[in-house]
Amino acid sequence: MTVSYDSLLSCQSLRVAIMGAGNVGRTLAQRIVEKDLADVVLLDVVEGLPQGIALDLMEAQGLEYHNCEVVGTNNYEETANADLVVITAGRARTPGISRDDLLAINAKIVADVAEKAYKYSPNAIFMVITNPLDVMTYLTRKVTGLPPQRVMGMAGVLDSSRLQTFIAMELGISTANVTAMVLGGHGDLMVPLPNYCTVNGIPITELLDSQTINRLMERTRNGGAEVVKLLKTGGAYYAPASAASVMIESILRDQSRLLPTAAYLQGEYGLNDIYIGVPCFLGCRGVKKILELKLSDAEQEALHISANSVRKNVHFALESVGFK
Ligand SMILES: NC(=O)C1=CN([C@@H]2O[C@H](COP(=O)(O)OP(=O)(O)OC[C@H]3O[C@@H](n4cnc5c(N)ncnc54)[C@H](O)[C@@H]3O)[C@@H](O)[C@H]2O)C=CC1
Ligand SMILES: CC(=O)C(=O)O
Repeated sequence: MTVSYDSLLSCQSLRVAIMGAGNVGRTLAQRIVEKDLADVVLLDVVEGLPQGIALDLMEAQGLEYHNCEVVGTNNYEETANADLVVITAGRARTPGISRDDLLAINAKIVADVAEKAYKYSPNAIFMVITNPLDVMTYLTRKVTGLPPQRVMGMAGVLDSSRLQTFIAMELGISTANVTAMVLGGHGDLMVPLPNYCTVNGIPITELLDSQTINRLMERTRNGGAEVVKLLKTGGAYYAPASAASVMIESILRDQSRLLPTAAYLQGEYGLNDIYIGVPCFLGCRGVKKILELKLSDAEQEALHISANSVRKNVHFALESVGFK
């Protein structure tokens, strides 16, 4: 009897292209294949890097019992026909590089990566992770010209997960009991919503005093910086990769989970022509629906202050890559 071994291999029909094989990109690749979500193509400018990471991940395939393939490349053609493109390519902040310098550097990288990725995967949904997140997501949509539902940014799930963790740690309970919601831009001006944070449905405002809640919200705002200070050589990547993988799972499996996502606003929350974190149902079409929560006056004002800061940086980023 002859057997065609090709026919015995599982055929994964879904494909995620991850641009940037650094800490976030490679950890996300690991999360995706270990959840059996999709095949992954990892692309980076550094020769050998994505190929090495891909080989290493493939050598764990038999131990982790998944059927997804990982390929590493420096060539955009190999990323073709992705269902989802994730952009993690870029620089992280280091001593001597100002925020403005970083904005200009990453704007150039993201504009270039988005344009090339779109050329080979014009039907993909795009998810941006590179910082400054809300600005890079706006830029990606501008460069690709895609409908807004198909371009989104990851940050709110991470920020909410950090707040969820800090609430659970404070109360000495499992995070499984806790839900948390953080909206707004990914930065110092993010907007945690204590009224939408619960322990099995009980608002945290009934379990913690306002001073404690304020302390946990402040720690969340500084969540990224706290990890950088400890690591010294880079930023967080385990929780960011987990956050992105939850969004990706909701999209690829059409779960319509409600997740805080940097989405394009067209009047929602009184904001127009801007990407910022708001609760969205994510599914096979990308952002299926933006949910407009009832906010207090102070929360609404905080969201607008956060949006103004994003808007200023959007203008700067667009100019730095030659958009009028
Ligand atoms: N949105 C969020 O919540 C989060 C955002 N980030 C951001 O994600 C980005 C990546 O972070 P890490 O993976 O930790 O950084 P990293 O430095 O480990 O990886 C970045 C990778 O991008 C690659 N790269 C640079 N230019 C490229 C280009 N033109 N084409 C393809 N690849 C290119 C680099 O070679 C490097 O391998 C940073 O901007 C970081 O600030 C990180 C964590 C959370
Ligand atoms: C790097 C980053 O954006 C974060 O850890 O929140």
